[in-house]
Formats: sequence, structure tokens, C-alpha cells
Amino acid sequence: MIRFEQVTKRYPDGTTAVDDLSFEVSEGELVTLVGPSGCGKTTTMMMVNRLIEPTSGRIFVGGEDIAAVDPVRLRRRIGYVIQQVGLFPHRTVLDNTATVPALLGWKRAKARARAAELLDLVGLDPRTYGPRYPQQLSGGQRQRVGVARALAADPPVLLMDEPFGAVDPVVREQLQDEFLRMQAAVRKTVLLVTHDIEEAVRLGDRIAVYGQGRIEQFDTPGAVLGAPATAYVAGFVGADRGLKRLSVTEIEPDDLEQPPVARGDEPAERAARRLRAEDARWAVVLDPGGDLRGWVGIDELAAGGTVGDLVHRMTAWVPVGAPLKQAFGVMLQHDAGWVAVLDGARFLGVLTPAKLHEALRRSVDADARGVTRGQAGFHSVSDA
Ligand SMILES: Nc1ncnc2c1ncn2[C@@H]1O[C@H](COP(=O)(O)OP(=O)(O)OP(=O)(O)O)[C@@H](O)[C@H]1O
Repeated sequence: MIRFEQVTKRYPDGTTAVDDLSFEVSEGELVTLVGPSGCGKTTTMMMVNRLIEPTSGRIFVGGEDIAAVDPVRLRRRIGYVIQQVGLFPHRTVLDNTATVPALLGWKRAKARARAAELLDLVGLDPRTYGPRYPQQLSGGQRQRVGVARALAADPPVLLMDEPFGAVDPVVREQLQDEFLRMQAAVRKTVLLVTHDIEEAVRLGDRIAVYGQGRIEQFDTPGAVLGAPATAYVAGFVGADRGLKRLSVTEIEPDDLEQPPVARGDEPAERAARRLRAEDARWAVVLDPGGDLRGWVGIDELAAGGTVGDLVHRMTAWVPVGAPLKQAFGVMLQHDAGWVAVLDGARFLGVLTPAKLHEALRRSVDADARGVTRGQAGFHSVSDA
């Protein structure tokens, strides 16, 4: 969808901002450009909508060499989101969002209806926020309006330059999550510039790690974190690589342990006997269909009756396929020694800290060797 062929940009003062760059972004793919300040990320992005012209090389969008496309016509196909948002202060949020459709000559009612739909999509109720002016919004809300506005004319391509850079870390993470949900629905081809490797990893289907004017590695988040191509990339990705991998490694059924299980309709006394025999302190409680009901401790079973009368609700749980980081967060939040893993309502097993560590190590090891996680052997801490 976007293709760079040996693109170089040299500014008049002799600075080579981009040096012989070739890469391709597939349709519906989100590629993050990450690297330190001044490495050429913004220059790369601005060449796609011809706000900057390359010195040499060619850029294609949707198969067309953009050098031959009228810049105004080109920009209609490309949404553009920047950190400072650039909303018009004297226009309402709704009118700001409808800017591009209005420029394209849509009827006012149609442009406004579209704008309302997009505000809704980015999590702003158009009835509440549509009539407001930009200064009556928080930074995070303004940023959402910027995204809505860029999407208004339904462009196939979206360029985003540090789109979540101006807000605090909590709001930033929230905006990132919302954006990912939205992207799953709209599937735009996205180039997103960031200097934050965490953001690049969270958002990117693939990541381009920039050195000075060049891409040092262009690969999936897992590969960039697990198998940095150069010493430079390893340095940029940082020493806390394992921690970052928590975000990209998914929980798989093989990672789970099977704790003792009791049924809701089982007599408490029988369940207690079984737990004592297994030397276990608690059991997971399931209904006859295998769905999770909760958990019960051995001491409580002494009260008699059925297990179902004594069950506690299970708050520490995550869905299978969630990132290990989420499971780790739930463990900390609930001060739990394990978290239950569910497939829908069905109980699959529990993830313990030891199993979490094991999954993480296997994942790093698999990437380093270019194999899938299942093929990688596990090395325990003592082997390391
Ligand atoms: N108009 C210009 N004239 C001369 N040099 C420029 C111009 N614009 C950018 N540069 C230089 O080109 C290089 C790349 O700049 P660019 O803005 O693409 O970097 P970046 O990776 O986006 O950085 P940042 O994260 O700080 O925005 C830098 O050395 C910058 O100083």
C-alpha cells in the first residue's frame, strides 16, 4: 500500500535526514517508526503526503508513484494526525471533525452526520462534546478529536506523528487501547511515528527501528525485542527487554497448571477430604459444564453443605491469549499467587508466577532462534 524505493532526503544545508530507504507497508497494516530524536522519522512520514519532497528515489501509495499525483488530491486519501492536533479554536468539535468532508464538498448535513459517527467511534459522545470548543476539552479528548478528524473522509491511509505524545502516561495507554480497538474495526494502512519503544511495540504489527536516516531493523515486535538485528537496536530496545516482552507474549494453554477442582454440587466434606489427600489448600470450583464458578479454601469446607454454598467469586482471572503482562498486572492487583485463565466462561487452568516466567523465557528463546514458542525448549533459572 505504501512503498519506499531507495528514498533519500537531503536538506539544502547538507543534512541527510533519510538515506536510501526502502520498505513497504501492506494494506491494513500498522507500522510504527521508532528511533531517537532527529533520526528522520518525521521526514519519512511527511514525504508520504508530499509535505516534504524526496531528493531521490520513489514513493508509491496504492500502486501510484506519488510524484505524479497532485498533492491536494493525494492528501485527500491520507489522514494526518499530529501531536499538537491543530484544531481550529473558533470552531466546535463537530465542525472541526467535519473539516475534511466539508472541504471535499459534502453536503453539510452529511458531513456533520459523519463527524458525529466518528466522535462516537473515538469514544466521545457527539451530543456532549460536539457543541464544545477545543479549549473546553482535556488533552486526551483533543487528541481523540484529532484522530476522528483524520478519519472523517475515510482515507485508506493514516499518517500519525506522535499522536499520543502530549498526554500523561495513563491517558496515553487508554488512547492507545482505544486506537487499537478502532484500528481492528477500520483496518487502515497506518504509519505511526514515535520515539517510545513501548508504544511502538504495543501498536505496531511491524516496527521500523531507525538509526541515523536508516532503518536498522524492520520486523514484528516479538522479533525486534527477542532478536535485535544489531547492537544499536539492542541498545535502543534496552536492558529491560524481558519486561517489554511481557506485553507481546500471549498466554497459551500449555503455560497453565491444573489445580484441584471441586464441583458446585459436591458435598463440602468430600471435597475437603480430597484436598487433604492432595495436600492442597484450596480448589477451583466449576459447574458441571466446566465453567468457572469461583474458588474455595479447605478451612471453609468444614462448614459443611455443598461446595456451591461456600464458593468465592474469582476476581483474579484473564482470558486465554491475553498478554502475560495483563496476567502479571492482575496477580499484583489482587495480591494473588495465581490467576485463572478462561476461554469464554470455560476454565482452562491457572497461571502461576513460575509458569509465567517459564513462558517468558521460552518466548525470548524462541525468537532468538527464529522458531515458534512451542518448539523452544525451556531453560530454568538455574541453567542461566
Ligand atoms: N527543514 C530542515 N532543514 C534542515 N534540516 C532539517 C530540516 N528538517 C529536519 N531536518 C533535520 O533532519 C534530521 C531528521 O529530522 P526529523 O524531523 O525527520 O527527525 P525525527 O526522527 O522525526 O525527530 P523527532 O523525533 O525529534 O521529531 C534532523 O537532523 C533534523 O535536524
